[in-house]
Amino acid sequence: MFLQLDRVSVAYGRPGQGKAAVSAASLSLGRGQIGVLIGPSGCGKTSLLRAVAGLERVAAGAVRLGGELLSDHASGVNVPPEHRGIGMVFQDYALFPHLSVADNIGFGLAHLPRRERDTRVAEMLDLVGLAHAAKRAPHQLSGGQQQRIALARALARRPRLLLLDEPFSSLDVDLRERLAHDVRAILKQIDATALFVTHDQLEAFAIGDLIGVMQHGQLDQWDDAYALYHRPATRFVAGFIGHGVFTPGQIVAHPGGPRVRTAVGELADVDECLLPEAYPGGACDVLLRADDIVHDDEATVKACIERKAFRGSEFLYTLRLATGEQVLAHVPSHHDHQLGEWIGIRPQVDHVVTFPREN
Ligand SMILES: Nc1ncnc2c1ncn2[C@@H]1O[C@H](COP(=O)(O)OP(=O)(O)OP(=O)(O)O)[C@@H](O)[C@H]1O
Repeated sequence: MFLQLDRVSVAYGRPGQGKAAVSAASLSLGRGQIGVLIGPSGCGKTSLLRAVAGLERVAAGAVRLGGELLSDHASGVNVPPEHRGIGMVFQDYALFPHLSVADNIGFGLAHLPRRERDTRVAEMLDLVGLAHAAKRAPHQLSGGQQQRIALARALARRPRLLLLDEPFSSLDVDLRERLAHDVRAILKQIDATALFVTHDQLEAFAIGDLIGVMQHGQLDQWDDAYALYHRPATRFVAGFIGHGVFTPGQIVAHPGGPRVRTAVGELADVDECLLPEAYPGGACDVLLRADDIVHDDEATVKACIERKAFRGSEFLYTLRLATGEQVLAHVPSHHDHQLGEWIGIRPQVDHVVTFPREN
């Protein structure tokens, strides 16, 4: 693997005394892959990114890039940030206001002969689609364009790895997702390896080949978006990614494979269902995603609409069963039912995700 983090911990304060901001996080990225760290505020995303950059010493574990040991707690190796060959892009762009766009991009290339520097700047301007703005000042550009300049400036030095800390968070939501797609395309075009930090799921899904979900300094899962959604490793990941609820379930043996009994009905034909023996008495909590619940007038199970949120092509309904359980359902928006109305629902679950029962 090109980037390899082995059980990296980061702690602030005096050695051995500070509380760990990151505990034993392991992840790897192949050359040309894009990784994203996501999680709630204060979970340690930035600290882990800074440890990779060499801006924080690791309190345990090791960081390797292209086979080279950059940080290693055991042997005391700690390559300084400027010798790691790593570029960084931050939320606030940090462009020089008095320099033109082209001079901002060429700023870190002073060591190159003039002609080579100009060629490199022109390449970068083309790459981010801003060749027409070369002579302008940064303040004459939009936020999205300024962030492209910051990206071009970081890439101009041909870093081995690019780190981006919440690069789109000061932009409008609409622009953010679009720019995330554009930046992914730019990075893929030059086969760059990059690690992002964000707290925005749509952005993470738009940009990442691999996504890591963190909480309280732990990296719960490092996987692709599909696996995070359909095979969450922990209850936290299950709750953090997408919309869903946990509902009590009972796994029962059946000749065709195990089934799960829930208040919304029996889940049959499910992939990857554990055997009843996995939990005491087969009792578990089942993750029911909003897209696992189908509105069906013919269904025998009825649920009362407690809340509804319009999402354009669909509603996200929050429903309450007569037995008290709450479920969520995506329903096409032409089914515009009223709050308090009872509608028929049935489960349609392909991947069943279960966890030990919690009260
Ligand atoms: N320089 C520092 N000194 C002491 N504690 C710090 C320092 N930087 C971060 N922390 C603490 O480390 C923990 C992780 O912070 P970090 O900034 O890495 O989280 P984050 O997930 O990036 O958060 P956010 O999304 O809010 O930026 C937090 O408890 C934070 O208060």
